[in-house]
Amino acid sequence: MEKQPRLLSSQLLLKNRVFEVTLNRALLTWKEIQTKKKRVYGSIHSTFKVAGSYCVPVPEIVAVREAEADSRTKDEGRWQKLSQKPTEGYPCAFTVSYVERGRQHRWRCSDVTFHCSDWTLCQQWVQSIREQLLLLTSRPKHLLVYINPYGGKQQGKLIYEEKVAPLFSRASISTDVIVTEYANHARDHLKMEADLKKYDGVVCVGGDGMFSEIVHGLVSRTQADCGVDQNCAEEKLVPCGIRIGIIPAGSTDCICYATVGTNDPATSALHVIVGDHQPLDVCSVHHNNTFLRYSVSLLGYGFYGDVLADSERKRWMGPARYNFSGVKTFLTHHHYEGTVSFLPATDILGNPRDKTKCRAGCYICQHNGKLLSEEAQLHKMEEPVSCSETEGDWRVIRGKFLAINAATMSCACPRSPKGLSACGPHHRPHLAPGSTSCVTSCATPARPHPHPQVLLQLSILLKINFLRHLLRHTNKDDQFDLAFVEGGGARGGKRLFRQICRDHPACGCTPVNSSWNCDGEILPHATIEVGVHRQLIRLFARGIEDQPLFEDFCTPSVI
Ligand SMILES: CCCCCCCCCCCCC/C=C/[C@@H](O)[C@H](COP(=O)(O)O)NC(=O)CCCCC
Ligand SMILES: Nc1ncnc2c1ncn2[C@@H]1O[C@H](COP(=O)(O)OP(=O)(O)O)[C@@H](O)[C@H]1O
Ligand SMILES: [Ca+2]
Repeated sequence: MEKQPRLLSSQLLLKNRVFEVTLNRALLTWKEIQTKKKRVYGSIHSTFKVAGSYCVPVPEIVAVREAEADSRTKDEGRWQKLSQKPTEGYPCAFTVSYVERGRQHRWRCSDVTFHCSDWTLCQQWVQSIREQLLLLTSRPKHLLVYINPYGGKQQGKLIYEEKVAPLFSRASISTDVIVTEYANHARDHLKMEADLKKYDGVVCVGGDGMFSEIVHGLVSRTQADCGVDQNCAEEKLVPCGIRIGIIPAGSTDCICYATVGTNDPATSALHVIVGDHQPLDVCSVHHNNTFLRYSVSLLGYGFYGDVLADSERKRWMGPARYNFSGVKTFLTHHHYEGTVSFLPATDILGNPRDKTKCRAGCYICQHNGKLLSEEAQLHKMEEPVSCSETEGDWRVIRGKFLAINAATMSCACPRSPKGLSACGPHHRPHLAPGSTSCVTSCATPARPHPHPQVLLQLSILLKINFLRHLLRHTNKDDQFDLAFVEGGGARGGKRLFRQICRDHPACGCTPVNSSWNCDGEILPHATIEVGVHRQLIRLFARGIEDQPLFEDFCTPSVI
């Protein structure tokens, strides 16, 4: 790494020990200097030895402030030993707040206080660090915050006040806070009223539904401002210019979990403060050339649609409603007839079975998801295992389905830490390659055996298989190695799925439809068209970082 020129370097006291503290444009470092008596040719000499050495990247410094005046007094004795004395009556210490990494991608804000020999030096340090922080132009200064007091365990307001607001104020971020009063309050405020020029970001406190309101408000507003018609499925949408922060306070919080690696409010607040940015693909959902909704996480028909419909009636249970309805829906075992058509994402790296990991700074997400031609061959999707055909470029799957899931991100959440489309160990689909992963769970194979006993056995087998498939959501295994599960990346751009789940063919019996689960909101239409819009929005997140090996909170990095 290129060595950065020193901006400032001094010997300062930390917990009554002497440290060489250095600031350059990239790092704040402090190295302990141990004074040790040493006998040289019969006389006693003091020598200095460097012991512990720590560093914090400047972009991970949250704030710097002068420390309390009384904190220096206990160190006076030590300064006298160093033949210096702190200036009387002035604060001679400063505290640096910085990001400390913990287990499971958690971040917390820690403080380190350095004591200076005089007030002027202390001011010099505070000024220099502040100047470096001012150079970080991607940090937000003024935020618009929406709190959903109704989602999750109804703790949104408390979570914000106790865990987030103090961090924003420490980082000198000013906020305008709106506690929503009804569903779609935030969406409509953003779409029609909010003066977005005043803000560097919008933060939502709630679950995926609250995030979805923000996305709808911002995307609709941007399209209206740019004269783009959302009802036209073929239109290329204009990306939103303002970043979104998610403070998790909902029931699943999968968008936060999948983009940050944890659903911890303080961690999310710190990602906002340091000004992270993570682009995200967004699916648009249309029905008969009418815009229905946008989706960022899961579009699920069958199992997940039924779980959602049932669980909404049990909101009083809080997040546990999903477990209850999940088991109930599984036992009810509905399947639905339909047709899924999609354009396979053969030219895109990062299909659901490739071996690349999507991590912070992911190459695939940064490079348009495009592959050089020979790489395209290497990563070509596997051939379908059953019940599919082709219509030109389109792949068509007809049959009875237990579930059809289109996951635009991993959908990782505490219930499913590796995500819905987890395939190999440690693998997640990418956050913004311009495609979505479609996984169908067929209830019937291509040619069902006519004998009723065989059909019964098949049905039991499929139920066991579906349970195995669901249980794999809760761990890290490959879901695509089950014979009845089909999967693939479907490419972005124009239309991705056509005629998903067309209603029952004309065979005389009454068609029974499920509904779509669209990021946790119910879509009553069965027939939908879906298109992927690459990197339409940006979050205050950085994707999932590779985890260092440690036990507890361990930064600043020991160097
Ligand atoms: C027999 C029991 C089966 C248990 C299977 C467990 C698998 C869990 C997978 C979770 C997938 C999550 C996809 C996330 C979707 C969210 O956008 C949506 C809304 O989130 P929020 O508003 O924060 O609640 N959540 C859901 O639709 C919940 C699905 C849970 C199904 C058990
Ligand atoms: N003040 C409010 N009162 C009622 N519903 C609200 C309010 N604010 C937002 N909503 C709606 O609450 C629903 C659930 O919110 P969400 O954040 O998804 O929580 P959860 O994760 O518990 O489902 C969403 O449909 C959202 O639009
Ligand atoms: Ca919800």
